[in-house]
Parts: sequence; structure tokens; C-alpha cells
Amino acid sequence: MTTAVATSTGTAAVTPRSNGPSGPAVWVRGVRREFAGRQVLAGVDLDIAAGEFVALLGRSGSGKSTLLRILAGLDTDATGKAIVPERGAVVFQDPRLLPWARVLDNVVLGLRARDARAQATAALAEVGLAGKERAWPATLSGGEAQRAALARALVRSPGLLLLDEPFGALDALTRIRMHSLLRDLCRRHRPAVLLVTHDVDEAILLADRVAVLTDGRLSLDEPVRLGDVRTRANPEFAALRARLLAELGVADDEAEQVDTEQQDGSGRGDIERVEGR
Ligand SMILES: Nc1ncnc2c1ncn2[C@@H]1O[C@H](COP(=O)(O)OP(=O)(O)OP(=O)(O)O)[C@@H](O)[C@H]1O
Repeated sequence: MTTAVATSTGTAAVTPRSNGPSGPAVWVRGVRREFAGRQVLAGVDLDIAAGEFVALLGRSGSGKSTLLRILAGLDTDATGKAIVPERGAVVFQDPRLLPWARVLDNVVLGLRARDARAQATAALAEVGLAGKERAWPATLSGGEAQRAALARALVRSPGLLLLDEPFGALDALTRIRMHSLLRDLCRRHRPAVLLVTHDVDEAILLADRVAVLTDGRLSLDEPVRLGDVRTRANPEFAALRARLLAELGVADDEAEQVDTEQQDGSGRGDIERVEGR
């Protein structure tokens, strides 16, 4: 998928993209989008290198999903310039599995390779769903359904994985498992990733870089320097977390409240399911 977003002068902007290993997977300059006269994106610049994992944070309504949809080619009314790789794949918060198709058929759908079913079976095994090939989507837990959505994305060997709050609807324990799965999958497949999330901890634990969208632009864009210790115990974790929360306009006492709610589950409603894995 190569997305060329129209420039402000109305001409398509196709900028040649380097296909070398160090070429960017995403190259965005001056992207703007308004809805009914309200400027949601007001000139976003963003680069994502091949194989790089970028998390995008921002207050509710700041335009994170809008930017992701533009990169996915799902919103073609923006202006500015955006170049993305040949193959992009999107995973949303809602797994969007077709209810009338079995899990394997959901993953196979649209694949043209002769061994598509074998590839889909392997992808399901990779996300921990071996044995669920013939299951109906309605019989899957929330975490399992999201694993199937990840398999459907990865089987297409995307150069760019666009993740829009993929774990937002999952309970805390399933979310931890999904973080670990996503880390493993990224290590093996090395796609560039743009992860839209509300969860500051998730962003720091998973990403190589974290960006914050404020008033239609990236107000902060910094590398995550946690080295090999990707845990909350790393002092760098707390320092970056504090910077990000400040950028998001969350005061320290409010952040503590969020921590407490996440630990006792009171901020997320019932913990319904834990995957059997
Ligand atoms: N198709 C649309 N028509 C009109 N307004 C829209 C449309 N899509 C998005 N918006 C508006 O654009 C703004 C940004 O929406 P967007 O979904 O990108 O924000 P977000 O940062 O992803 O929010 P959240 O974190 O709450 O999901 C919101 O005010 C939203 O109402």
C-alpha cells in the first residue's frame, strides 16, 4: 500500500521512497485534516524507520486514530504528504473477525498464495491459536480474537503494522500476555509499527520511540532508552513516564489514581476472561 495524500495545493504527492533496509517505513510531512471546520491534525511530521516501533499517545480526541487511518489509506481527505510501504496491515481495538467465517478462513481471506491455508495455519500457531482453526469467532475469548486479528495481519508480511488501541478492551492479565506476544512477533518479523494507545506504560514497555500528539502536532517525540531492562523497575521508566504524563497534562496525584485503578481493576470494569495459555 503506497498512500499518497493530496497536498494542500490539491496535487497528489508521491515522493520516491528508498527501498533499502534503512529506508523509512513511514514518511509524513505537514499532514492536516479537518472535520467540519475543526482542525484535528494541523501539520504532523513523522518518520518511522523500517523495523522501528513507535507508540503514539495523546488525549482523547487529539487525532491519533485519524492519523493512523490516513496511513492505512482509510481516510483520503487529508492534505500534506505521507508515504507508507507497499504492505501495511491494521489491527483495531475490535478484532473485526467475520462472524460467519471460521477462524482459519478469517485469516486466509484475501490471501492469494497457493499455500495460503498452510500460511494461515502457521500464523495461527505463532500467535498461540493452534487447534482453533475451525472455531467460530463468537466462541473465542477477547484475547483469542485479538490473537486471530494479529495472525490475519502478520500472515500478509506487512512492512508496516498499524495498531489502533489493539489491547484497549482486554483485561489487565490478558493485556500483559498480549504485550509479550507482540514483542516476540515484532522481534521475529521486524515490521515497522505505529501503536496508538492511551496507556503510557504500554507505550514505554513496547516502543522504541514514543510520540505525543497535542493540538494537531507532535509535541514530543523521544526514544525509549530502557536498554534490555524493559520493566517498571528501571529508573528510566519512571522518568519517561513522568515526562509523558506531564505532556499529556496529567498531574502526579491523578497518575497515582490511575495506577491504583489499574492494579485493583476498578477502572476497567469486570475482569471477564483470562486466556487459557
Ligand atoms: N469521520 C469523522 N467525522 C467527524 N469528526 C471526526 C471524524 N473522525 C474523527 N473525528 C473527530 O476528530 C477528532 C479526533 O478523533 P480521533 O478518533 O482521531 O481521536 P483519538 O485521539 O484517536 O481519540 P481517542 O483516543 O478518544 O480514540 C475527534 O474530535 C473526532 O470527533
